[in-house]
Amino acid sequence: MSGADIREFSRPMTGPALVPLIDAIEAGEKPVVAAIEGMALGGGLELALGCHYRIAHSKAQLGLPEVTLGLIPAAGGTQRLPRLIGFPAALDMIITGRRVSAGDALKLGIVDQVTERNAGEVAVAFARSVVDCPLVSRRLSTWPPLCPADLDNILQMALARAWQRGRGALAPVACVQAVQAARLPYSQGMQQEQKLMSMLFASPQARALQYCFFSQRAVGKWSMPNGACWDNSTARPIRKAAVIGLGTMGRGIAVCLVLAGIPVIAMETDEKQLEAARRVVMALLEKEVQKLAVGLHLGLIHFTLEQRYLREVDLVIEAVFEDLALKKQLFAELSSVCHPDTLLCTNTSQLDVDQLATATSRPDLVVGMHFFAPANKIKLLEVVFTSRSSPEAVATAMQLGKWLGKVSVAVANCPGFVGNRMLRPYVEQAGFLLEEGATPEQVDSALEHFGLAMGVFRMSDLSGLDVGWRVRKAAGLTGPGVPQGQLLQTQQGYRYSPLADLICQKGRLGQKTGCGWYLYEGPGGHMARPDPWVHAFLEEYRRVHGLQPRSIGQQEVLERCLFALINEGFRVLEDRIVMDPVALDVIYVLGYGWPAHTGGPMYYAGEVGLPRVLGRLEYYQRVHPDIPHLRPSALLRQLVAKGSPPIHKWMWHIEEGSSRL
Ligand SMILES: CCCCCCCCCCCCCC(=O)CC(=O)SCCNC(=O)CCNC(=O)[C@H](O)C(C)(C)COP(=O)(O)OP(=O)(O)OC[C@H]1O[C@@H](n2cnc3c(N)ncnc32)[C@H](O)[C@@H]1OP(=O)(O)O
Ligand SMILES: NC(=O)C1=CN([C@@H]2O[C@H](COP(=O)(O)OP(=O)(O)OC[C@H]3O[C@@H](n4cnc5c(N)ncnc54)[C@H](O)[C@@H]3O)[C@@H](O)[C@H]2O)C=CC1
Repeated sequence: MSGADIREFSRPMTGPALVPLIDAIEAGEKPVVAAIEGMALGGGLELALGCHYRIAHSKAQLGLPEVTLGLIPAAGGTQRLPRLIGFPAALDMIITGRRVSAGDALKLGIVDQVTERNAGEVAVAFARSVVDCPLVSRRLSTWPPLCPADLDNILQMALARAWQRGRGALAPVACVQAVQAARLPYSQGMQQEQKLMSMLFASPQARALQYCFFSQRAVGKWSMPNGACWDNSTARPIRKAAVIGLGTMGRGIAVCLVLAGIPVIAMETDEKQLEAARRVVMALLEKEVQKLAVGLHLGLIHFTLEQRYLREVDLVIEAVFEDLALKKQLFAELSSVCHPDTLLCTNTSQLDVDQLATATSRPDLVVGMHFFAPANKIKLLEVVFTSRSSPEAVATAMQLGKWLGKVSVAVANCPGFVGNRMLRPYVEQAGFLLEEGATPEQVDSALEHFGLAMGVFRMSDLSGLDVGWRVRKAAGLTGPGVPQGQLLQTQQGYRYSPLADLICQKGRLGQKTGCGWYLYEGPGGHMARPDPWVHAFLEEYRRVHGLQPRSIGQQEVLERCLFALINEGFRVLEDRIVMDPVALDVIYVLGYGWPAHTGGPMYYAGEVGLPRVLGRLEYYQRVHPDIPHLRPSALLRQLVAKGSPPIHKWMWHIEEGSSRL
């Protein structure tokens, strides 16, 4: 039982109320034993907690995930669980919403017995054995709260953690407040639980998080402009895969494949690189084995320099340097080495997948599988299809992503695909704001206050500033042969900020070199500190270019950066790079640290109001006519003209034939 039907939350509810039902079961005179197979989540676990005994199958999972939907467990979960397992463990489960295995549930004391057999049959036998036992001590609501001496401290720390993890989300904080009320007699605690639930239930954050829940499932029902889709295309089985290039990304991808039980051929260019990769990959795998307490066959991965092993694989994921010529050459080689049916996938973050497909003997079997760093942690996968990708190839990549535990989103090929394409105007605005008077920490603090996991400059330092530098060089925007612009730098006719290039020229590439937009403890350090050098550098830059610095408020930072990103999102929709705006929201929430409690950038635009987004873009465009990314997209204008329809109707307003495919 995975809890309430979440769809019901936006409709009038019918049927008996859960709280009195659970109370009645608990108060009953006959012993009630919960037999748990599969999932006991949310209301499912709350129901089980109202039973007098709980027997779980060893594969069962238990949890109170309401916080991920912007809610609290409000059918007594916040009152019974702390009584059963104590405040610290209950707080941890309720604030994070994480699931625990049956084995861990037994250790915590949530279940009375774990079985390998049919839980229902075991529960019936168990019920017979306790039929005459008194039930008084089995009613959790009557238990006195287990208050340790340092409970105040525990609650304070939990509150601090909820604020920090929540990044502006209300539900984690309300979870702590509800659990705190478990110190009170049960009936008073329940009143508090209901009060907090009423506050959250109809909140915009809960609506946004529930939208995220369904969006992450909706993207699994992918379709392509040619009519191929999830239910008319068959995925191939992947019995063995290869990863070529074991740098930052390749290592993480190899780990994902092994954890999913897929045998992997892992390839590098030379013995030294191979050995370095082997050490890191094996260490990551051993850590996972310990953490998950699972048996994993570490022999599933074979490190090699020899291409002949590629003959046996069903799918290759290429993760070599971001260099089109290198990748094309590799894809041509793969065509002759691999079996003709082998799928060839690239992890490129922005190169033209069509061009790579052209370099092979099988363009229909070429797709992008764009993982996000760290690949073994981030749940997002962009599956990039070209005009020639076969439905089978797309279905296989989508299915493989799911098997690896990712949420896969199918997107059409275009520069930067979806995520990085929308990121460009956002990063660009941040650079302009520095020119106009802001500091990196002012910009980042506004964005992090909004709820982004990391501000733009901290994120750039983490990824490495050389990544974008290489892209800009390849695009002809900077580099030795490119003439410098005039007063305010212009390139290719538009405003261009060379600040990031200048920073790179100084050897400041971010965390890896110990400095970038911030200063770190040393190369590879993580603690970002404001850097007086950067401040002086910005002042000097403005002086040389005659720029009068001005004070820039939080609102302008948010509007310039976020609305520019959203505007590009509308252009992505116009180009039909995806079939539905929910895809953009899923990509940003899962891949770029966008706060889930705002739903994602496109949902957020709808909440702010499309007329407001349009109005502010028009305003900034008047002030900065030389920044094309601030020019409102045609689709945004059209939607506003049509009275701002809800997000699920946006695609109806795109003219036929606007697809780039
Ligand atoms: C104004 C005054 C108001 C006053 C207060 C009102 C008080 C109201 C009191 C209400 C008290 C109710 C308490 C309660 O019961 C709270 C809850 O239980 S909230 C729900 C908690 N449960 C969850 O969050 C579980 C969500 N589901 C999952 O985590 C996964 O789906 C699951 C692990 C169960 C299965 O995963 P998987 O096998 O990977 O399948 P999918 O995820 O793809 O799901 C398949 C399919 O099922 C749909 N679905 C799953 N769970 C739910 C659900 N709980 N409700 C509705 N639909 C669900 C999912 O969307 C998929 O559908 P498709 O159409 O196939 O995409
Ligand atoms: N680093 C990131 O955050 C992300 C990178 N990507 C993309 O993933 C790809 C790899 O990026 P990183 O892992 O960051 O690069 P990296 O520089 O860390 O690793 C690349 C690896 O490829 C190896 N290599 C080069 N040529 C090879 C060949 N012919 N055969 C076998 N191995 C070869 C190199 O020795 C190196 O170890 C790029 O296309 C990049 O754009 C995609 C998403 C995120």
